[in-house]
Amino acid sequence: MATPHISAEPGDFASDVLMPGDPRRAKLIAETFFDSPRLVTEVRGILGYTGTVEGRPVSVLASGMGIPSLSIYATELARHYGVKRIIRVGTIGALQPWLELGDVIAASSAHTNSALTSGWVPSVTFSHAPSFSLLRKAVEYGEATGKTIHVGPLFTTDQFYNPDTTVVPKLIEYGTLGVDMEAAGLYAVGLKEGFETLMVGTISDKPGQDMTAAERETTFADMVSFGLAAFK
Ligand SMILES: O=P(O)(O)O[C@H]1O[C@H](CO)[C@@H](O)[C@H]1O
Ligand SMILES: O=c1cc[nH]c(=O)[nH]1
Repeated sequence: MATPHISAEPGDFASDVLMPGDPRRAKLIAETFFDSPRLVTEVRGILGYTGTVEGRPVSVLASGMGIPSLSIYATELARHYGVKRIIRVGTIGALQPWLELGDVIAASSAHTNSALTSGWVPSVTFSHAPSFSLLRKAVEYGEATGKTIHVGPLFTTDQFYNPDTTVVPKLIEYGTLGVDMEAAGLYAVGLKEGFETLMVGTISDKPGQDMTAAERETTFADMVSFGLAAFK
């Protein structure tokens, strides 16, 4: 049965789902990487497709932007469609100056200014971390292919435009690699709903530099390859 936000029928989603923020990236991923992709939901323009990759069923569903939006889709996938593993494939703003546009990052943890998990365990600051087995497989794919993946903490922010300019320098000092708006939420919802998670992302911008559309397309292919390899 459809949910308030997903019009797919039971069985329409594979148990492994890639999750970009952007619905158009979901379409591009399905058309580029999947055999026989079919559209399974498009409520609110949030596109979801299911197909196969090397014979294994896999789906892609956009999350929209920010933790509240991602939480809705990830929760409904787990509760209504039996999804067991979700890998976010998103864009990341570089925080460390040595990162280059197009670099791929796997988030081994995610700091956040979101209040999502603040009350989950009274008086405890919750940690937001991925499935070790998915992270390990992504890293092993890099080792096997010679493709570089940087592994480290991200900052998941509720504010794309944060007026507090003291936050980022401190996060940089503590070794945070980059910033996104969903990873910590995905890791938290995965724990709550009992599915495995990973965030693999591409650096799309750094101070004074932005990718061209063509660069985005080719570099996104790298992060999707890491995500699909982690599902194997
Ligand atoms: O490119 P996506 O996956 O949407 O990810 C990043 O881009 C959006 C902000 O521009 C946020 O969703 C952020 O996390
Ligand atoms: O959240 C994000 C994602 C990409 N680039 C940014 O600067 N912020």
